[in-house]
Amino acid sequence: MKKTILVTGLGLIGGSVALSLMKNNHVQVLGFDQNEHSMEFAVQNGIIHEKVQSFQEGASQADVIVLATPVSVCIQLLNELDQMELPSSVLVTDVSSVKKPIMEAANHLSNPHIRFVGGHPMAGSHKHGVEAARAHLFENAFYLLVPGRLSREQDVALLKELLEYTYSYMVTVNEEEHDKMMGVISHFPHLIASSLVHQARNWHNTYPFMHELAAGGFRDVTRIASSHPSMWNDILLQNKETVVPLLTDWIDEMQHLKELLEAEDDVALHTYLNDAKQFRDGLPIKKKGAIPSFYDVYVDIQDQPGAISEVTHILAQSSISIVNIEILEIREGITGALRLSFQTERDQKRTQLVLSRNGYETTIAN
Ligand SMILES: NC(=O)C1=CN([C@@H]2O[C@H](COP(=O)(O)OP(=O)(O)OC[C@H]3O[C@@H](n4cnc5c(N)ncnc54)[C@H](O)[C@@H]3O)[C@@H](O)[C@H]2O)C=CC1
Ligand SMILES: O=C(O)C(=O)Cc1ccc(O)cc1
Repeated sequence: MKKTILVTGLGLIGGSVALSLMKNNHVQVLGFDQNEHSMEFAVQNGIIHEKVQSFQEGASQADVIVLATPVSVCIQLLNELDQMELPSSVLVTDVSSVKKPIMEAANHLSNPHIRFVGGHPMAGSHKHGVEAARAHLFENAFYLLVPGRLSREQDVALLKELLEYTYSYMVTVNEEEHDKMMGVISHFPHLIASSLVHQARNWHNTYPFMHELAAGGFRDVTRIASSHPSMWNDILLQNKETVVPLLTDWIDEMQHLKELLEAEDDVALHTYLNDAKQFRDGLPIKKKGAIPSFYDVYVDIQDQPGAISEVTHILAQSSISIVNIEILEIREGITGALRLSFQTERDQKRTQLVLSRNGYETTIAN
């Protein structure tokens, strides 16, 4: 028999989960969002089968509910669900980037019909909203599942089965380790990226031209600062228990670095930089992870009309799909670099081959 699944919060993540659920012929996907336009878009674009007019209306029909709203709204919805008269047992999951407050709320529910397994698909984008939803968003990413007081083994198994078409790697963790790890590798770096942008902004009045120079490293290290501010506001506040001590450690570390520089301690500074490089180089960047890893190829091109379209044309002729394209540096009269990103190592290698056959110089770098 078909399972009815309600996705509440039809944004980037809810829309993408819904799209992957739609690949399963044995489910009926209902959608609810407070934004009527998002629901309409989702119906028109085959992201859900049907919309419902309220969370309650959808919940009363659902076998499974996916909560894909901001973290704080997710807690409110769990409490609303607790008050509802549900006709039968319902398995609830969420997609929130922070797990402790969600699991705390879920563990306190008293409605006997609710079962709950926390979830966190670890891929995203700086975009938000249903228009940015993609069925392949979670492919090869980790999808963390967090069982709690209201989870049974068969609930975890059912979720894994239903989420099969996300093509992600399902791993079970507890909420404590989840929030600590996410704090270190995702939430805290977001704060640092934003603070670096603020620092550059403060200097912008003094050196307006600096803005033009802020390519390469600065763009790479601050990319995540372009993500959705209200979502990150919510995440940082919900995981402040982890993030505040990390900030304290960071301030101490900056103080230590300041002292090294002031003392011109080049040995200690070199060791510091080298230790960071060793650890960074050892990260599994070509495997799955929170930050979607792509296979990049850098291509030298001349500054002339049509230079980019020639490269993309060559790749199109070889049926190679480009995931992302970025002009890293292009100045009048001299060569510039294009960064092309691919989904697979095979496409990366084929790109190097076909472009070098066409006289292009290419490099692969981490
Ligand atoms: N954006 C990302 O890269 C990732 C986000 N997440 C988590 O996914 C969740 C959603 O994030 P996004 O999809 O990026 O945000 P989004 O802004 O694209 O989507 C959120 C949706 O929730 C809806 N919504 C808000 N309040 C509602 C309510 N009371 N009832 C019904 N719908 C409501 C909004 O209208 C919007 O359509 C967040 O908890 C976030 O922590 C998890 C992994 C990655
Ligand atoms: O775009 C990036 O680099 C991300 O890190 C996306 C992301 C954002 C929030 C999450 O909870 C998980 C993944």
